[in-house]
Amino acid sequence: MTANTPAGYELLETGRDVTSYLRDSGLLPLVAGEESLVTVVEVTAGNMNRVFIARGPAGSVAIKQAPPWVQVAGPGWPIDPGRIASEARTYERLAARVPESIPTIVHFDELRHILVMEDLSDLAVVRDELVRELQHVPLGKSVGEATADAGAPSSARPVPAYDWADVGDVVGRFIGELSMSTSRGVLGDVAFELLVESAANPELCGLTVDVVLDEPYRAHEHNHWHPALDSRVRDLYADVEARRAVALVRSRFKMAKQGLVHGDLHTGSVMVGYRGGSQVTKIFDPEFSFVGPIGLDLGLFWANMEIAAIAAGAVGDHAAAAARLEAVTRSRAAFAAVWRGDSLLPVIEREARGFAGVEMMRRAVGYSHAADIESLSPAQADAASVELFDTALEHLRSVLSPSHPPASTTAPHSPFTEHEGPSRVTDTIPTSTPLSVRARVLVLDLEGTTSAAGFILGDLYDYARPRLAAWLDDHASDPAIAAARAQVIQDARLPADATTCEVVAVLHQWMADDVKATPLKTIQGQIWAEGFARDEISSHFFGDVIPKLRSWHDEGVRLAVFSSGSVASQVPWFRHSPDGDLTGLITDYFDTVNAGPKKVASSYDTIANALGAAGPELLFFTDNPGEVAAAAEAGWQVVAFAREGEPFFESDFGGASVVASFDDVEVSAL
Ligand SMILES: CSCCC(=O)C(=O)COP(=O)(O)O
Repeated sequence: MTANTPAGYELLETGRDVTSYLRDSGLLPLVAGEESLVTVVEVTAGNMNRVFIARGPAGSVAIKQAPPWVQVAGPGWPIDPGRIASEARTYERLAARVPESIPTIVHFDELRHILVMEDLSDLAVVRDELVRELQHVPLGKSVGEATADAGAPSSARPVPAYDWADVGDVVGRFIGELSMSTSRGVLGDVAFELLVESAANPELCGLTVDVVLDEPYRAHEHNHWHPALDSRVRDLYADVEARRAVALVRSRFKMAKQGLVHGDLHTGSVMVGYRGGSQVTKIFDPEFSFVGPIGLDLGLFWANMEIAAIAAGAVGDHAAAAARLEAVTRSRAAFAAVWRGDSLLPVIEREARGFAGVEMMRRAVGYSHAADIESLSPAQADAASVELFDTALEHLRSVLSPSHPPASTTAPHSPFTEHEGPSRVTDTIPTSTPLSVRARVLVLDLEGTTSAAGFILGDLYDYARPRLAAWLDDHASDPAIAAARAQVIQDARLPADATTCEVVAVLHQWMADDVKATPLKTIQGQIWAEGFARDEISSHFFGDVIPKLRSWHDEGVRLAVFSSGSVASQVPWFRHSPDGDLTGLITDYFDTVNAGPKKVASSYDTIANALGAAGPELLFFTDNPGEVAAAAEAGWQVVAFAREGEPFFESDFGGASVVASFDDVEVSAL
């Protein structure tokens, strides 16, 4: 144990530690007949773990150990070393599905947090080779010319001419086959839910949320950037559209459960080389794996190959840039070949672009930058960083729903230019004949149904976040705020005398996780109500909503709201719409205080009583599968909304009717 390791943790530090470990675990014969014949080198390259290669006359193996901290940061950033168990389980799952694309696992030691696996050191990390390729190519020369160039530095390893398109092909097929074989459609409901549970990876998913989806968009000690980005970063922190887009991508990361993903599939997680004269590509380091949005893996790979292309462009090697972008195109095609004909394909591809955006942005301004750009000269790195930042922003903005069109067009070099426009889930959404429903009262959910989640989680949350502490202190004598504060303390198990700062930290966490906690909603609701009254914020409705609400109201359908947002914020939300005051359309407002939780059937009974109507006379519009189930259980009619780009877009809504827009429904008065 070293000074910094927790009690009981045995860190592999020296070659002797590694050899002894192989001996004690009975693995030595894989390498040599005796310890003295073994040589060990440390080849740690990734951010998270330490890796050694042990070689001897009988062969070689890689030994990977998860330290009790983030490897690249050291003991100051502790993290559970048990994460390697999820990596081992992921390798097992991958071995069952895509064995040719991953290293063979020889041994897993859960107690020592060690994986022993096939030695891939005859291959090279793709990111390293992308960097090497540029360093060895004099300006204006192709890779082939540089390799043959007698003037090349003699110490330099010759630059192999990798076929990046082929790498893209392998990676795209890997993502496609892994995600398809672990999708609900292939596994069936029971096996899929079991996989979701067993592959859950909360700590590393949390790390991704922090480092990729949160910190780069606000002042944070982890962030750093090239000086050329100073003004852009300032603008980013205040860029409402970008924050809205990130909020959407973040909610997809947290909520979409489409299939098993690698979770960290950048160019540092792919190895390439030659075996038997053929190019070989292997994908490794799946410790971030979980069941999530499939577009994540595609987006991370695309982003990092695009970064490599930007770096190549910065040194003037346009042929290399084109070859790197070809890897994006080929990965996309190989992925699509696996998913061809599936209604989810266009969704995955569009979301992938959003994930590419956040990945590029974190490489520009976040904690961990890309060696492709950091290895350039300062002037080249400045120029490349600007291009990286601008491309990231462009990808990000593209995820906004049609009601928030992107502010700029796609860069001419981008492999995304051929990207399709909005598309629909064709198997669940009626397209031609609108659904016809009769009801006495139509009750509306807001987020994801009438209004964009990205707007609420972006604009509204951003408005509330910096105002929470002052609001709690300035309104301490308001009984609603005092009760909300006490409830936060109780729910979060804070000490009874918790400071405002401690309470606010919990509220921030709930907001980051979009927890619809009643005390949070009470406090947010008051802050927003004041913001609406001061005209500092206004509400958002999808383009299809307000005309329909007006028309149904005119035809005698009573309209009400049931939202997690407090009634105190619902009323000004309708009063301050972009289309003027809509409160004349709405007769009743319900929230989790006056009705109860939205995923519980009795809340719908409470609302039915308040409205003086029976369940079958009531109609609920919502995008949330849990709310669909609860309202249906209470005997209500329900229409589920699967709006593209919204958090529950491709969810399973049970037997409910599913539409994509208010235009797909006709409601008449009962
Ligand atoms: C009234 S605007 C704020 C809405 C809000 O805070 C919210 O959480 C919306 O959730 P919903 O139950 O409408 O999905």
